[in-house]
Amino acid sequence: MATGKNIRTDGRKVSESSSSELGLSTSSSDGKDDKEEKEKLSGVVKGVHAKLRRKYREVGDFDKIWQEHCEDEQSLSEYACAMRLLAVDHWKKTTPSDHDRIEWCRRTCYEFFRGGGLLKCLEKDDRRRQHTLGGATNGENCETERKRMKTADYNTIRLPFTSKIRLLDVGSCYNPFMEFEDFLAIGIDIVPAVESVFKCDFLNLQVQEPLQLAPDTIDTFLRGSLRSPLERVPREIFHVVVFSLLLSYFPSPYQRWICCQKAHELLALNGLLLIITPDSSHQGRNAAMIKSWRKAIESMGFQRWRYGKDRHLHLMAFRKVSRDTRNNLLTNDATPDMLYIPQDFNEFEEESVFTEDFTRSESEERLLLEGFGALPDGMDELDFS
Ligand SMILES: C[S@@+](CC[C@H](N)C(=O)[O-])C[C@H]1O[C@@H](n2cnc3c(N)ncnc32)[C@H](O)[C@@H]1O
Repeated sequence: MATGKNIRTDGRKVSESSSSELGLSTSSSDGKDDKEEKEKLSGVVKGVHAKLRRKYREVGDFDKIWQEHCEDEQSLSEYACAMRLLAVDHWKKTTPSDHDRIEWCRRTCYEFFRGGGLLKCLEKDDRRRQHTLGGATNGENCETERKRMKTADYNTIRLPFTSKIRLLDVGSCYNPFMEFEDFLAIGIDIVPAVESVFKCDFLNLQVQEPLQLAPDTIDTFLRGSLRSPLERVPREIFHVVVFSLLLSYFPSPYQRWICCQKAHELLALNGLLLIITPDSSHQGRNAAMIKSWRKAIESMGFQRWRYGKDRHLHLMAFRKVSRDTRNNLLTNDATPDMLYIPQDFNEFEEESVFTEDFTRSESEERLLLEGFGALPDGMDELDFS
């Protein structure tokens, strides 16, 4: 567990104390020092991932491995410091905002809830429903539908959406969403790097009965009633669940599957699951993997709303479209193995996202200047299906 010493919220001091705890130089004025520090930090992060995968390959029992991993306080504490420094002191300063994963999440939420994204989805749902019900002439069915829509249901997101966006950031580390006014952000992590993040193992988080309360009362509940270690949360309480660089942390596809299922339980109907996962290869190389993830996640009652490929990342947004997961599972024939990553099969597969820059290469800059903006930006909606 991270010690009180390195869990502080006053930005610079945390970095300095954490740097020295990891045996790093605190001066970043010199580019060489900066590069060395970055290499050391990414070494700590990649080392923890590699160790977890190696153990999983050797032992096979992910419950046992995971329990041992969570008890290794020394490694986890070092990891939390390193990850936070990497993200705040290096990536945040060098990443253009159109390549920033946190900014992508913020923008995606804004476009979905306030910028007409959800409205278009609901209109499409309506058209589909009318078609299934036999059109507007089927009076009896339409009446039933209207009654259903009128019933007070605080766990379905409807428009206009005026409240704060209740966002759960899983594997939050340093609580990057806390600074945004528009969000009521709850960060959780097995080892928080800052005080505002709740200590919680998402894999073992229990989901309770939903609260049937008005939105402002739910906000008050989230602001005042949660305590570390967080062990249970009401069902369907969040508008957004974020997995930023989380799923590839797990050595087993089954753990990734459990996380997605849990996100489904915690999201209100029409809520968004945002998944950002590293992959520094070109867009097409892992297209089969992304197609497979889509099928697996949609089988749980989601529908993909947006997809983008950045130089180092896949960025995906799924809308919760159904409360029922069983029907989808049967029809889609999906299994946890479908949530695989290249590292599951090849222990030497590089996790370049932790080593390389997010800044544009010279050729990407040239393309931008020449007017091929859509190509390197990579935030466009693309569909591999
Ligand atoms: C690679 S870091 C990503 C940090 C941050 N989300 C970002 O994008 O910079 C993965 C984080 O997930 C956390 N984590 C891993 N398994 C977890 C679990 N079961 N529950 C909560 N957090 C977890 C780790 O402690 C780590 O802070």
